Amino acid sequence: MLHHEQVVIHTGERSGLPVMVAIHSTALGPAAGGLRLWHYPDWRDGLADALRLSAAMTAKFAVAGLPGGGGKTVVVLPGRGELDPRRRRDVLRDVADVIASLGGRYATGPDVGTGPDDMALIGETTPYVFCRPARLGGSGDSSPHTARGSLAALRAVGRRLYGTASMKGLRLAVMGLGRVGAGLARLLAAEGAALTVTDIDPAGRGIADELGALWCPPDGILAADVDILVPAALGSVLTKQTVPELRCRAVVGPANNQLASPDVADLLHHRGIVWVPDHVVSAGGVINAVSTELHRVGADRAQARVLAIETTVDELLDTAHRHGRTPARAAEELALRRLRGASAPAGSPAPRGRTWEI
Ligand SMILES: NC(=O)c1ccc[n+]([C@@H]2O[C@H](COP(=O)([O-])OP(=O)(O)OC[C@H]3O[C@@H](n4cnc5c(N)ncnc54)[C@H](O)[C@@H]3O)[C@@H](O)[C@H]2O)c1
Ligand SMILES: CC(C)[C@H](N)C(=O)O
Repeated sequence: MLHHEQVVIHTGERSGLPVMVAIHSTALGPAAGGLRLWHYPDWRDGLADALRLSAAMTAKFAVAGLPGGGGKTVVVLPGRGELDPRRRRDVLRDVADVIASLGGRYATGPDVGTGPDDMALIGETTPYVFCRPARLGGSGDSSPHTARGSLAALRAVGRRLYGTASMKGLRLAVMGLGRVGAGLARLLAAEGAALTVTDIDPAGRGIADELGALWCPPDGILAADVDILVPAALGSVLTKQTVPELRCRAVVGPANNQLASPDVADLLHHRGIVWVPDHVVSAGGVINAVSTELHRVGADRAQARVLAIETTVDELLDTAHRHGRTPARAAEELALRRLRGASAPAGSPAPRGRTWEI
Protein backbone atom coordinates (compact mmCIF):
# COMPACT_ATOMS: atom_id res chain seq x y z
CA MET A 1 0.00 0.00 0.00
CA LEU A 2 2.76 2.48 1.05
CA HIS A 3 6.46 2.25 1.85
CA HIS A 4 7.55 2.14 5.47
CA GLU A 5 8.59 5.47 6.95
CA GLN A 6 11.11 4.11 9.43
CA VAL A 7 12.47 0.76 10.56
CA VAL A 8 14.72 0.44 13.60
CA ILE A 9 16.71 -2.71 14.32
CA HIS A 10 18.57 -2.44 17.56
CA THR A 11 20.41 -5.14 19.48
CA GLY A 12 19.23 -4.85 23.07
CA GLU A 13 22.00 -3.85 25.47
CA ARG A 14 20.75 -6.16 28.21
CA SER A 15 19.26 -9.10 26.32
CA GLY A 16 21.47 -9.14 23.23
CA LEU A 17 18.30 -9.84 21.20
CA PRO A 18 17.26 -7.88 18.10
CA VAL A 19 14.45 -5.39 18.82
CA MET A 20 12.71 -4.41 15.60
CA VAL A 21 10.30 -1.49 15.39
CA ALA A 22 8.60 -0.83 12.07
CA ILE A 23 6.76 2.46 11.58
CA HIS A 24 4.69 2.04 8.46
CA SER A 25 2.78 5.30 8.21
CA THR A 26 2.07 8.36 10.31
CA ALA A 27 -0.14 9.97 7.64
CA LEU A 28 -3.24 9.79 9.84
CA GLY A 29 -1.44 10.30 13.13
CA PRO A 30 1.47 8.96 15.18
CA ALA A 31 1.97 5.23 14.91
CA ALA A 32 0.81 2.53 17.32
CA GLY A 33 0.87 -1.23 17.32
CA GLY A 34 1.63 -4.09 19.65
CA LEU A 35 4.81 -5.76 20.85
CA ARG A 36 5.17 -9.34 19.67
CA LEU A 37 7.60 -11.66 21.47
CA TRP A 38 7.78 -14.83 19.42
CA HIS A 39 10.08 -17.52 18.07
CA TYR A 40 11.06 -17.29 14.40
CA PRO A 41 13.44 -19.49 12.39
CA ASP A 42 15.63 -16.44 11.74
CA TRP A 43 15.62 -12.75 12.78
CA ARG A 44 14.84 -11.81 9.17
CA ASP A 45 11.54 -13.67 9.49
CA GLY A 46 10.78 -11.52 12.53
CA LEU A 47 11.61 -8.42 10.51
CA ALA A 48 9.32 -9.54 7.68
CA ASP A 49 6.56 -10.05 10.25
CA ALA A 50 7.12 -6.58 11.76
CA LEU A 51 6.90 -5.01 8.29
CA ARG A 52 3.65 -6.78 7.43
CA LEU A 53 2.10 -6.30 10.88
CA SER A 54 2.85 -2.57 10.93
CA ALA A 55 1.28 -2.12 7.47
CA ALA A 56 -1.80 -3.95 8.75
CA MET A 57 -1.97 -1.48 11.67
CA THR A 58 -2.06 1.42 9.19
CA ALA A 59 -5.04 -0.17 7.47
CA LYS A 60 -6.63 -0.99 10.85
CA PHE A 61 -6.54 2.63 12.00
CA ALA A 62 -7.66 3.97 8.62
CA VAL A 63 -10.69 1.68 8.24
CA ALA A 64 -11.66 2.19 11.89
CA GLY A 65 -11.56 5.96 11.28
CA LEU A 66 -9.03 6.55 14.06
CA PRO A 67 -6.31 9.20 14.02
CA GLY A 68 -3.40 6.78 14.31
CA GLY A 69 -0.76 5.29 12.10
CA GLY A 70 0.66 1.81 11.75
CA GLY A 71 3.61 0.44 13.70
CA LYS A 72 4.70 -2.80 15.32
CA THR A 73 7.53 -4.17 17.43
CA VAL A 74 8.91 -7.68 17.12
CA VAL A 75 11.54 -9.34 19.28
CA VAL A 76 12.81 -12.67 18.01
CA LEU A 77 13.10 -15.03 20.94
CA PRO A 78 15.92 -17.55 21.07
CA GLY A 79 15.37 -21.33 21.16
CA ARG A 80 11.91 -22.74 21.75
CA GLY A 81 11.00 -22.38 25.42
CA GLU A 82 9.80 -19.47 27.55
CA LEU A 83 12.27 -16.77 28.64
CA ASP A 84 13.14 -16.85 32.32
CA PRO A 85 11.61 -13.85 34.17
CA ARG A 86 14.89 -11.94 34.48
CA ARG A 87 15.75 -12.25 30.79
CA ARG A 88 12.19 -11.30 29.93
CA ARG A 89 12.49 -8.10 31.98
CA ASP A 90 15.75 -7.33 30.17
CA VAL A 91 14.00 -7.73 26.81
CA LEU A 92 11.17 -5.42 27.86
CA ARG A 93 13.61 -2.77 29.10
CA ASP A 94 15.50 -2.99 25.81
CA VAL A 95 12.22 -2.52 23.94
CA ALA A 96 11.36 0.44 26.18
CA ASP A 97 14.68 2.12 25.33
CA VAL A 98 14.04 1.84 21.59
CA ILE A 99 10.49 3.18 21.95
CA ALA A 100 11.73 6.07 24.11
CA SER A 101 14.32 6.93 21.45
CA LEU A 102 11.50 7.45 18.92
CA GLY A 103 10.23 10.41 20.94
CA GLY A 104 6.50 9.67 20.58
CA ARG A 105 6.32 8.83 16.88
CA TYR A 106 5.30 5.33 17.93
CA ALA A 107 3.56 3.88 20.98
CA THR A 108 3.39 0.18 21.72
CA GLY A 109 0.78 -2.09 23.26
CA PRO A 110 0.22 -5.81 23.82
CA ASP A 111 0.28 -8.47 21.12
CA VAL A 112 1.21 -12.13 20.93
CA GLY A 113 3.45 -12.98 23.87
CA THR A 114 2.81 -9.78 25.86
CA GLY A 115 0.13 -8.30 28.12
CA PRO A 116 -0.72 -5.35 30.39
CA ASP A 117 1.94 -6.14 33.03
CA ASP A 118 4.60 -6.00 30.34
CA MET A 119 3.22 -2.62 29.28
CA ALA A 120 3.52 -1.47 32.91
CA LEU A 121 7.22 -2.33 32.89
CA ILE A 122 7.78 -0.52 29.58
CA GLY A 123 5.86 2.41 31.06
CA GLU A 124 8.58 2.83 33.71
CA THR A 125 10.87 4.06 30.91
CA THR A 126 8.56 5.72 28.39
CA PRO A 127 5.00 7.10 28.39
CA TYR A 128 4.44 5.88 24.82
CA VAL A 129 2.67 2.71 25.78
CA PHE A 130 -0.99 1.66 25.74
CA CYS A 131 -2.97 -0.91 27.69
CA ARG A 132 -1.13 -0.68 31.00
CA PRO A 133 -3.23 -2.06 33.88
CA ALA A 134 -6.09 0.22 34.97
CA ARG A 135 -4.44 0.79 38.39
CA LEU A 136 -1.63 2.57 36.49
CA GLY A 137 -3.98 4.67 34.40
CA GLY A 138 -4.04 2.43 31.33
CA SER A 139 -6.99 0.83 29.59
CA GLY A 140 -5.87 -2.67 30.60
CA ASP A 141 -6.06 -5.87 28.63
CA SER A 142 -7.03 -5.25 25.00
CA SER A 143 -8.05 -8.83 24.30
CA PRO A 144 -11.66 -8.74 25.65
CA HIS A 145 -12.32 -5.74 23.40
CA THR A 146 -10.73 -7.47 20.43
CA ALA A 147 -12.90 -10.52 21.14
CA ARG A 148 -16.09 -8.38 21.33
CA GLY A 149 -15.18 -6.56 18.12
CA SER A 150 -14.59 -9.91 16.40
CA LEU A 151 -18.01 -11.09 17.53
CA ALA A 152 -19.49 -7.89 16.06
CA ALA A 153 -17.84 -8.72 12.71
CA LEU A 154 -19.18 -12.29 12.92
CA ARG A 155 -22.70 -10.93 13.45
CA ALA A 156 -22.51 -8.91 10.22
CA VAL A 157 -21.37 -11.99 8.31
CA GLY A 158 -23.95 -14.23 10.01
CA ARG A 159 -26.72 -11.85 8.96
CA ARG A 160 -25.49 -11.77 5.37
CA LEU A 161 -25.03 -15.53 4.99
CA TYR A 162 -27.67 -16.96 7.31
CA GLY A 163 -30.11 -14.09 7.81
CA THR A 164 -29.40 -13.77 11.53
CA ALA A 165 -26.84 -11.91 13.62
CA SER A 166 -27.18 -14.51 16.37
CA MET A 167 -24.47 -17.13 16.69
CA LYS A 168 -26.91 -19.67 18.12
CA GLY A 169 -26.61 -22.96 16.27
CA LEU A 170 -23.89 -21.73 13.90
CA ARG A 171 -20.91 -24.08 13.58
CA LEU A 172 -17.66 -22.19 14.16
CA ALA A 173 -14.06 -23.41 14.29
CA VAL A 174 -11.76 -21.32 16.48
CA MET A 175 -8.04 -21.68 15.74
CA GLY A 176 -5.99 -20.49 18.74
CA LEU A 177 -7.20 -20.27 22.33
CA GLY A 178 -4.94 -17.52 23.60
CA ARG A 179 -6.18 -14.32 25.21
CA VAL A 180 -8.38 -13.27 22.29
CA GLY A 181 -9.34 -16.72 20.99
CA ALA A 182 -10.40 -18.11 24.37
CA GLY A 183 -12.38 -14.95 25.16
CA LEU A 184 -14.14 -15.08 21.81
CA ALA A 185 -14.83 -18.81 22.16
CA ARG A 186 -16.46 -18.13 25.54
CA LEU A 187 -18.69 -15.40 24.03
CA LEU A 188 -19.66 -17.73 21.18
CA ALA A 189 -20.37 -20.66 23.49
CA ALA A 190 -22.51 -18.43 25.73
CA GLU A 191 -24.62 -17.60 22.69
CA GLY A 192 -25.14 -21.23 21.75
CA ALA A 193 -22.69 -21.64 18.86
CA ALA A 194 -21.50 -25.17 18.08
CA LEU A 195 -17.75 -24.89 18.51
CA THR A 196 -14.75 -26.81 17.25
CA VAL A 197 -11.51 -25.49 18.73
CA THR A 198 -7.78 -26.06 18.72
CA ASP A 199 -4.45 -24.75 19.97
CA ILE A 200 -0.87 -25.99 19.68
CA ASP A 201 -0.78 -25.69 23.47
CA PRO A 202 -2.47 -28.83 24.84
CA ALA A 203 -3.77 -26.73 27.77
CA GLY A 204 -6.41 -25.57 25.27
CA ARG A 205 -8.16 -28.91 25.77
CA GLY A 206 -9.26 -27.70 29.20
CA ILE A 207 -10.99 -24.72 27.55
CA ALA A 208 -12.65 -27.06 25.03
CA ASP A 209 -14.00 -29.19 27.89
CA GLU A 210 -15.18 -26.11 29.80
CA LEU A 211 -17.13 -24.89 26.76
CA GLY A 212 -18.42 -28.25 25.61
CA ALA A 213 -16.53 -27.70 22.34
CA LEU A 214 -15.15 -30.36 20.04
CA TRP A 215 -11.34 -30.54 20.14
CA CYS A 216 -9.57 -30.85 16.80
CA PRO A 217 -5.82 -31.36 16.23
CA PRO A 218 -4.18 -28.09 15.08
CA ASP A 219 -3.39 -29.44 11.63
CA GLY A 220 -7.04 -30.37 11.01
CA ILE A 221 -8.82 -27.15 11.96
CA LEU A 222 -8.60 -25.41 8.58
CA ALA A 223 -10.49 -28.27 6.94
CA ALA A 224 -13.14 -28.48 9.67
CA ASP A 225 -16.67 -28.84 8.29
CA VAL A 226 -18.13 -25.64 9.75
CA ASP A 227 -20.03 -22.51 8.76
CA ILE A 228 -17.32 -20.02 9.75
CA LEU A 229 -13.61 -20.47 10.40
CA VAL A 230 -12.22 -18.09 13.05
CA PRO A 231 -8.42 -17.72 12.89
CA ALA A 232 -7.25 -16.44 16.29
CA ALA A 233 -3.61 -17.60 16.37
CA LEU A 234 -0.79 -16.42 14.11
CA GLY A 235 -0.68 -15.17 10.54
CA SER A 236 -0.20 -16.67 7.06
CA VAL A 237 -2.60 -19.57 7.61
CA LEU A 238 -4.50 -18.90 4.37
CA THR A 239 -2.30 -19.94 1.47
CA LYS A 240 -2.67 -21.25 -2.08
CA GLN A 241 -2.30 -24.71 -0.57
CA THR A 242 -4.74 -24.37 2.35
CA VAL A 243 -7.60 -22.46 0.68
CA PRO A 244 -8.63 -25.46 -1.49
CA GLU A 245 -8.99 -27.50 1.75
CA LEU A 246 -11.43 -25.13 3.44
CA ARG A 247 -14.98 -26.39 4.01
CA CYS A 248 -16.47 -23.22 5.50
CA ARG A 249 -18.57 -20.44 3.93
CA ALA A 250 -16.65 -17.61 5.62
CA VAL A 251 -13.36 -16.85 7.37
CA VAL A 252 -13.71 -14.13 10.00
CA GLY A 253 -11.22 -13.90 12.85
CA PRO A 254 -8.89 -11.62 14.80
CA ALA A 255 -5.49 -13.17 13.92
CA ASN A 256 -3.41 -10.49 12.23
CA ASN A 257 -2.20 -11.10 8.65
CA GLN A 258 -4.09 -14.29 7.88
CA LEU A 259 -3.26 -14.21 4.16
CA ALA A 260 0.15 -15.53 3.12
CA SER A 261 -0.05 -13.08 0.19
CA PRO A 262 -2.68 -10.55 -0.94
CA ASP A 263 -3.80 -12.64 -3.95
CA VAL A 264 -5.12 -15.34 -1.59
CA ALA A 265 -8.13 -13.03 -1.06
CA ASP A 266 -9.04 -13.63 -4.72
CA LEU A 267 -8.72 -17.39 -4.30
CA LEU A 268 -11.12 -17.26 -1.37
CA HIS A 269 -13.53 -15.15 -3.41
CA HIS A 270 -13.41 -17.58 -6.34
CA ARG A 271 -14.25 -20.42 -3.98
CA GLY A 272 -17.27 -18.41 -2.77
CA ILE A 273 -15.82 -18.01 0.72
CA VAL A 274 -16.40 -14.63 2.38
CA TRP A 275 -13.17 -13.37 3.93
CA VAL A 276 -13.34 -10.23 6.05
CA PRO A 277 -9.89 -8.61 6.36
CA ASP A 278 -8.36 -9.29 9.76
CA HIS A 279 -7.43 -5.64 10.24
CA VAL A 280 -11.16 -4.84 10.24
CA VAL A 281 -12.22 -7.75 12.45
CA SER A 282 -9.47 -7.30 15.05
CA ALA A 283 -9.70 -3.52 15.54
CA GLY A 284 -11.61 -3.70 18.87
CA GLY A 285 -8.45 -3.66 21.00
CA VAL A 286 -6.97 -0.49 19.54
CA ILE A 287 -10.36 1.17 19.23
CA ASN A 288 -10.90 0.72 22.96
CA ALA A 289 -7.34 1.74 23.91
CA VAL A 290 -7.32 4.90 21.78
CA SER A 291 -10.88 5.87 22.74
CA THR A 292 -10.18 5.41 26.44
CA GLU A 293 -6.60 6.60 26.80
CA LEU A 294 -6.44 9.35 24.18
CA HIS A 295 -9.98 10.54 23.56
CA ARG A 296 -10.88 9.94 27.20
CA VAL A 297 -14.39 8.80 26.35
CA GLY A 298 -16.20 6.69 28.95
CA ALA A 299 -16.36 2.90 28.86
CA ASP A 300 -19.84 2.90 27.26
CA ARG A 301 -18.82 5.09 24.34
CA ALA A 302 -15.62 3.15 23.83
CA GLN A 303 -17.64 -0.06 23.81
CA ALA A 304 -20.10 1.39 21.29
CA ARG A 305 -17.18 2.23 18.99
CA VAL A 306 -15.93 -1.35 19.28
CA LEU A 307 -19.36 -2.75 18.48
CA ALA A 308 -19.61 -0.43 15.45
CA ILE A 309 -17.28 -2.91 13.74
CA GLU A 310 -20.54 -4.69 12.86
CA THR A 311 -21.66 -1.68 10.79
CA THR A 312 -18.21 -1.30 9.23
CA VAL A 313 -18.27 -4.92 8.09
CA ASP A 314 -21.86 -4.58 6.86
CA GLU A 315 -20.89 -1.57 4.76
CA LEU A 316 -17.76 -3.25 3.41
CA LEU A 317 -19.71 -6.33 2.36
CA ASP A 318 -22.31 -4.09 0.70
CA THR A 319 -19.68 -2.08 -1.17
CA ALA A 320 -17.87 -5.24 -2.23
CA HIS A 321 -21.11 -6.76 -3.51
CA ARG A 322 -22.26 -3.60 -5.32
CA HIS A 323 -18.94 -3.06 -7.09
CA GLY A 324 -18.10 -6.72 -7.72
CA ARG A 325 -14.99 -6.58 -5.55
CA THR A 326 -13.65 -8.70 -2.72
CA PRO A 327 -14.17 -7.30 0.80
CA ALA A 328 -10.36 -7.12 0.92
CA ARG A 329 -10.29 -4.78 -2.06
CA ALA A 330 -13.17 -2.71 -0.69
CA ALA A 331 -11.32 -2.31 2.64
CA GLU A 332 -8.07 -1.40 0.89
CA GLU A 333 -9.80 1.25 -1.19
CA LEU A 334 -11.45 2.72 1.90
CA ALA A 335 -8.11 2.81 3.75
CA LEU A 336 -6.36 4.44 0.78
CA ARG A 337 -9.09 7.07 0.43
CA ARG A 338 -8.68 8.00 4.08
CA LEU A 339 -4.88 8.01 3.89
CA ARG A 340 -4.90 10.15 0.75
CA GLY A 341 -7.45 12.47 2.30
CA ALA A 342 -4.99 13.05 5.12
CA SER A 343 -2.19 14.20 2.84
CA ALA A 344 -2.59 17.84 1.91
CA PRO A 345 -2.21 19.74 -0.29
CA ALA A 346 -2.85 17.42 -3.23
CA GLY A 347 0.32 15.98 -4.64
CA SER A 348 2.48 16.76 -1.61
CA PRO A 349 3.85 13.94 0.54
CA ALA A 350 1.78 12.65 3.45
CA PRO A 351 2.43 14.46 6.74
CA ARG A 352 5.09 12.63 8.73
CA GLY A 353 6.75 12.78 12.06
CA ARG A 354 3.63 13.25 14.21
CA THR A 355 4.03 12.32 17.83
CA TRP A 356 1.61 11.11 20.51
CA GLU A 357 0.61 13.77 23.01
CA ILE A 358 0.59 11.85 26.26
N1 LIG B 1 -4.48 -9.13 21.92
C1 LIG B 1 -5.19 -8.29 21.17
O1 LIG B 1 -5.91 -7.41 21.67
C2 LIG B 1 -5.15 -8.43 19.67
C3 LIG B 1 -5.67 -7.39 18.91
C4 LIG B 1 -5.70 -7.52 17.53
C5 LIG B 1 -5.21 -8.66 16.94
N2 LIG B 1 -4.69 -9.65 17.69
C6 LIG B 1 -4.18 -10.83 17.02
O2 LIG B 1 -4.94 -11.97 17.44
C7 LIG B 1 -4.11 -13.14 17.46
C8 LIG B 1 -4.13 -13.75 18.86
O3 LIG B 1 -3.65 -12.79 19.79
P1 LIG B 1 -3.59 -13.08 21.36
O4 LIG B 1 -3.39 -11.78 22.02
O5 LIG B 1 -4.74 -13.96 21.72
O6 LIG B 1 -2.25 -13.92 21.45
P2 LIG B 1 -1.89 -15.10 22.46
O7 LIG B 1 -0.42 -15.24 22.39
O8 LIG B 1 -2.55 -14.90 23.77
O9 LIG B 1 -2.59 -16.37 21.76
C9 LIG B 1 -2.17 -16.97 20.59
C10 LIG B 1 -2.56 -18.43 20.71
O10 LIG B 1 -2.40 -19.06 19.46
C11 LIG B 1 -1.85 -20.36 19.69
N3 LIG B 1 -1.25 -20.83 18.45
C12 LIG B 1 -0.09 -20.43 17.85
N4 LIG B 1 0.08 -21.08 16.69
C13 LIG B 1 -1.01 -21.90 16.54
C14 LIG B 1 -1.42 -22.83 15.54
N5 LIG B 1 -0.69 -23.05 14.45
N6 LIG B 1 -2.59 -23.49 15.72
C15 LIG B 1 -3.34 -23.28 16.82
N7 LIG B 1 -3.00 -22.41 17.80
C16 LIG B 1 -1.84 -21.75 17.66
C17 LIG B 1 -0.88 -20.14 20.83
O11 LIG B 1 -0.55 -21.37 21.47
C18 LIG B 1 -1.70 -19.20 21.73
O12 LIG B 1 -2.53 -19.93 22.62
C19 LIG B 1 -2.74 -12.65 17.01
O13 LIG B 1 -2.61 -12.82 15.62
C20 LIG B 1 -2.74 -11.17 17.35
O14 LIG B 1 -1.84 -10.43 16.57
C21 LIG B 1 -4.65 -9.56 19.05
C1 LIG C 1 -3.87 -3.98 20.95
C2 LIG C 1 -3.26 -3.88 19.59
C3 LIG C 1 -2.00 -3.15 19.63
C4 LIG C 1 -3.21 -5.25 18.93
N1 LIG C 1 -2.04 -6.01 19.21
C5 LIG C 1 -3.47 -5.16 17.45
O1 LIG C 1 -2.87 -5.80 16.66
O2 LIG C 1 -4.38 -4.47 17.05
